[in-house]
Amino acid sequence: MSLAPFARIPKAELHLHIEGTLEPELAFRLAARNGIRLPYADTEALRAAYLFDDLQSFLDLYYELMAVLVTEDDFEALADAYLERAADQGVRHAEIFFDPQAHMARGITLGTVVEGLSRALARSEERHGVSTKLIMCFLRDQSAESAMETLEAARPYLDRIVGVGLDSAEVGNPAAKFREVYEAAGALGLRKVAHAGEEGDPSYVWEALDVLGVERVDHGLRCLEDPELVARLVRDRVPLTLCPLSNVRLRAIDVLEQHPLVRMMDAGLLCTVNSDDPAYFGGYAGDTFHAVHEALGVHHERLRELARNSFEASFLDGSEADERRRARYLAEVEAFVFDDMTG
Ligand code: HPA
Ligand SMILES: [Zn+2]
Repeated sequence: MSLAPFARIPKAELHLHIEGTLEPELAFRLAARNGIRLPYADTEALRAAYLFDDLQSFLDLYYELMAVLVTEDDFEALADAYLERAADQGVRHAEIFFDPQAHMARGITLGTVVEGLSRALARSEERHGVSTKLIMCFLRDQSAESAMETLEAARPYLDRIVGVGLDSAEVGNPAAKFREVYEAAGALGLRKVAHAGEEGDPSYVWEALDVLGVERVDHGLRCLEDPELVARLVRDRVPLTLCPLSNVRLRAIDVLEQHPLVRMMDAGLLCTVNSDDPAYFGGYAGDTFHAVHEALGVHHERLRELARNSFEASFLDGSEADERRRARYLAEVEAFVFDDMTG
C-alpha cells in the first residue's frame, strides 16, 4: 500500500472525539441494524447537512447522530473503523475522547460504551499498529453534579481510562464549576485536559489552567489575544491540541490561510495539530498535516516539529512500556525523510 506522503509522517492524535469519527456510511449501517430511522434520505443527504455556523450547530447534529450507537458492538465498530483509518494516516498513537453523558442520557450504560470501545482499543496495537489511551470528557453545559456522578460511575473502568476532559458548548459554560470534579479525578490518578479558547476568550484558558489544573489545553486557539497567557503557556510548556480544519468548519476562522498556527509556533507555544471530529470536518490526521502544509506553508522541519510535539505532549509517560513506545515513535520522527512533496 502506498501512503500519501503526509500520511506517512509518524504522528500522535491527541484531540479526537470518537463520536466525531462516525462516517455517514457507518451511521446508516448501525441505524439499520438497530431499527433506528435517521431523518436523512441517504448518506449524501446527511453529508449535505454538514454545513455549520458555529460550535453549537455542529453539536446539535453530533448529538443527534449518536442515537445509532446502542450496543457494545456498535462502539467497537466505531473505534475499529477509526483506528484502521488512523493507521492509514500515519497515526502511531491515539488519545481518544468519548462523551459518556451523551450516551447515558439516552439510556446507554457507561459499561456498554467503555467495554465496546476498549475491545477495539485492546487489539489496536497488534491489528493496526496504533497504541491508544482513552479520555473521558464531561459535558460543560451539564451540571457539576452530573459530571461527579459520571466520575463515580467510571470507577469500575478506571484501568481503561487515562484522564478526564471537558467539551461541548464553551461560551457561557466556564470551567470553574468543575473544580471539585477535577480535584476528585486528580485524586483518582487521572490526567487532566480541557477544551478552552476554542470559541471562548482567554479567560476560559486561564480557568482551565488555574482552576482545573489541566496539563494540556484542547484548542487554545484564542490564547494569542492575551500576551500574558501566551507567556504562561510557553513558560510551562503547556501543549495545545489545535484542530485547524475544525476551526474553519466551525467558523472560528474564515479560511485556513488565516489560521494562527505558524504565529503560535513562532511564539514558542508547544503546538500539535489534530482532527477533532474528522467525519464532520473533512480530514483525518494525515489530511490535516497536508492541509497546513498547503495553506500555511508549514515546511518539512516544521512538520517534523509538529510530529515530535505530538509524542512529547502525549500521555506516553506513565509506565516503562509507554516510555519505550514514546522513544520508538520519536526516533521514527527524527529518521523520517521528507521528500519533494512534503518539503
Ligand atoms: O470541537 C468540539 N468542541 C467542543 N466540544 C466538542 N465535542 C465534540 N467536538 C467538540
Ligand atoms: Zn474537540
